Amino acid sequence: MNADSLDGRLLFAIPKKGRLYEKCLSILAGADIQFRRHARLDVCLVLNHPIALVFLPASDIPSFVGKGNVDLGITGHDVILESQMLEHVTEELRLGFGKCALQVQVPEAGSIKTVEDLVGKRVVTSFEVLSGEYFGKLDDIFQLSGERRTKIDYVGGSVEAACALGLADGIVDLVESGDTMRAAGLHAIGTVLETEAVLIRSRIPKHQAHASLIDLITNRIKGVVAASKYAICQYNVARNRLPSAIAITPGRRAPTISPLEADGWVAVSSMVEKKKVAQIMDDLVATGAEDILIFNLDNCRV
Ligand SMILES: Nc1ncnc2c1ncn2[C@@H]1O[C@H](COP(=O)(O)OP(=O)(O)OP(=O)(O)O)[C@@H](O)[C@H]1O
Ligand SMILES: O=P(O)(O)OC[C@H]1O[C@H](OP(=O)(O)OP(=O)(O)O)[C@H](O)[C@@H]1O
Repeated sequence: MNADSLDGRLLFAIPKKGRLYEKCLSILAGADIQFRRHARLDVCLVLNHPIALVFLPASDIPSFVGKGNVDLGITGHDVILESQMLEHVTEELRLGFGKCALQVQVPEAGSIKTVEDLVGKRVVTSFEVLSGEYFGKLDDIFQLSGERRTKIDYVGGSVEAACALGLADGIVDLVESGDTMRAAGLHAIGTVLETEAVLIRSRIPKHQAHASLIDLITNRIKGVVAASKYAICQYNVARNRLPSAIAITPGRRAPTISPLEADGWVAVSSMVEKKKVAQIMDDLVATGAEDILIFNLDNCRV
């Protein structure tokens, strides 16, 4: 592939590996962005749109998009802040995956029990900007200057090993399930930020040329994300119980009510949040609803 083949194409950055990679591939499939990625090639042309996908490390995507080299990208909110690119990109959409928290962690058995105990000591992290800001504020509150301020050291990975190796009194690292932290004998004493994957677009004006294609792709991805969050709940209920059933399943706009052949009964169909499905079904049964069915959505526009 030569540079000419990218001419006029919207460039869309996707994490090339790691935690976000597989989910990004299902988002692309759900948005019908078709491509064939050749081994070892990090740029590939989309077959059914004037788009080229650029596979990059998640942490590099904010600056590529922020500086306008790439028009659109998927990455973590955490790395956007860490690379200080928040004001150079627009976060179009939260994607509902890659959810985790950047947390301050210390040895469970040690003497440090609070974030304040860690102030002025040694912290190791891959997020030196965010950790520097976080502990900088605490250093100011404690009026620490020079050598007495909290020392933040960067490592590229395996951050959780730093305390056991004697490099740090505490670390700042991402926590999802907490398994890594617990396995390293650490526990969290503070949260720097909560994060999830986001769709970002460049604020550089030259890329307004692609505005309508960006809107189309954004709307398609919105549909894929909504489909993963919602399900359809369908049930039958006696008409005199309808008000209390509707209160349980109000839908996004309103539920669809259809008459049943059985006298005094109606069928209700409504969008519900997937994570609330079990509680909704319990509440519907309690209100007298019957034949309750839940359907997953493949895709939607809401
Ligand atoms: N345990 C996790 N659970 C959920 N999301 C995570 C988790 N760890 C990281 N992420 C998200 O995924 C992004 C990329 O992290 P990941 O560790 O997969 O990167 P990577 O490309 O493998 O980089 P590196 O080589 O630096 O580890 C993070 O910035 C964060 O937004
Ligand atoms: O709370 P948990 O569910 O255990 O997840 C947290 C771990 O996930 C991330 O690392 P990852 O596994 O992506 O590998 P890395 O250290 O190579 O970045 C993060 O840096 C933690 O080590």
